[in-house]
Amino acid sequence: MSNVTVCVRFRPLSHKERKANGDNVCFKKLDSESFVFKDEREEDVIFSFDKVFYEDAQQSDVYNFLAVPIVSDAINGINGTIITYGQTGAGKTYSMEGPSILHCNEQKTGLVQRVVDELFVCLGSSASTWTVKLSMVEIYLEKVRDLLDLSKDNLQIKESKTQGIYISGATEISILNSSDALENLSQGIANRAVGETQMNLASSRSHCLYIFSVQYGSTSDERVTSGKIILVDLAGSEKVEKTGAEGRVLDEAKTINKSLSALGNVINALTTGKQNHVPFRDSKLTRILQDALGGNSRAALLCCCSPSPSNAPESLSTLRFGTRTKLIKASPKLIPEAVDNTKKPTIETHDQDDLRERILSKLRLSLKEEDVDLLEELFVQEGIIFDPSSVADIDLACRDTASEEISLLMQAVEELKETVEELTDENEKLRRSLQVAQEMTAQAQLAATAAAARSRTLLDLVPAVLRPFGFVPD
Ligand SMILES: Nc1ncnc2c1ncn2[C@@H]1O[C@H](COP(=O)(O)OP(=O)(O)OP(=O)(O)O)[C@@H](O)[C@H]1O
Repeated sequence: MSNVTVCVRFRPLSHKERKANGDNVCFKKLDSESFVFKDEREEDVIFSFDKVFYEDAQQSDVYNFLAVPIVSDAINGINGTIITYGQTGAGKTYSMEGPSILHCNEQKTGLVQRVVDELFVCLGSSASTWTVKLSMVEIYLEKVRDLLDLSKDNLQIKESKTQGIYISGATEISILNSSDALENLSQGIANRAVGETQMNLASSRSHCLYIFSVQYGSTSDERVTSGKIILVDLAGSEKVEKTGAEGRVLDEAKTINKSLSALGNVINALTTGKQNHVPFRDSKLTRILQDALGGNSRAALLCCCSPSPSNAPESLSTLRFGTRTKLIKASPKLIPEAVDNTKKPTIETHDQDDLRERILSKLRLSLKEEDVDLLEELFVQEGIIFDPSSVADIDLACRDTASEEISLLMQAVEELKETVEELTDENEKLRRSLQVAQEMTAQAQLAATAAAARSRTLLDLVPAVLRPFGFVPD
């Protein structure tokens, strides 16, 4: 099976859709994994996914199939991501949050709350120590906004060896149990609504990310396992033309389309074997999801669709997106990285000591002993250099810059090759024209010589012609 589980969910027909088209729907169920979809031209297309949830599917069905494996993996140090994709009103937020995150009956409870409950059940039943931290951010117009602290409205995405991709400076709240988590989540959701009113935007125009970081320590061998679960409620995927948007709303729609198509491009690159050129950096969304899609992670995509024939083009495009995503194959580095993760704390301590000694010995070669002592004190006090993540950052930044340079150089070489080819062609054409011109010149010269010879012969005849008339030339 591929690394990404892809499921489809058709929500029930809305009141409005029923009024417009009666009970008509745009698909016919074949089994729990496939259906026939009627496109706009009434042509039948068969789609198959890991699972299809039809209108009568329960929230618990979606959770059990899609999220349970991801929660148990997170405790074992494998990052997990669940994404809901689809046009506005297709049921993304309903699947993620249910009708309300705090006040909701068991049957309608969404994925987020179920993930939290399961996480604390698993952690609570173990004898090990653990911490769970929550962050909640929103990506709007390519800016990452902290939903747990609205004053942070342009967070940066960074990468380190120890944490992988992370959102620098995002508020992280330690949560102790399920109800604690839900209160903080509902605060984040309320903040999202405040931001929406302030900025006059609708939730369907931003991507919302719920991030749970789990650290799990084994008391027997003092190993710490870190895992992350990211739940992503994407902005509506509908086409700009259909929304009739203009002005700022059009800009929003374009940005959403851009980041969703960046997601599509990343998926394309991952599925077509162009793994060396995966454009994760093309959008904030793909950058944050880099670890989730690119390697040490399990991911699940829930493609939410309206069942109504009036939304068939949007549903078709959602289903095509899902089909492409299904082709992403598991990265071979998945398991080794996950195992490495569990060993990191001990390795880091050794690294730090080693690194400190190496740097100080180098400095001793060129500086006075007391200056080195002062520097050592400063380093330790300020946590400079000996912070492994900052070292990793520098390391990665260098590698990033180097690989960017290499790809720029390769591009330049490609362009040069093309130019050389063009010039060679041009040169060949010129050479042929020159040859033709030389041949013509030679023929012209020959003709001129022949003409000159003919006129000389004529001149030679002149005396003989004139002599009978008594004219004798000199
Ligand atoms: N499976 C479902 N069962 C019952 N009602 C549903 C279901 N899915 C969605 N709905 C209802 O459909 C409406 C639209 O759903 P929802 O808000 O989840 O859409 P969305 O895809 O998140 O849209 P947006 O992109 O605008 O946020 C809501 O009123 C929701 O309660």
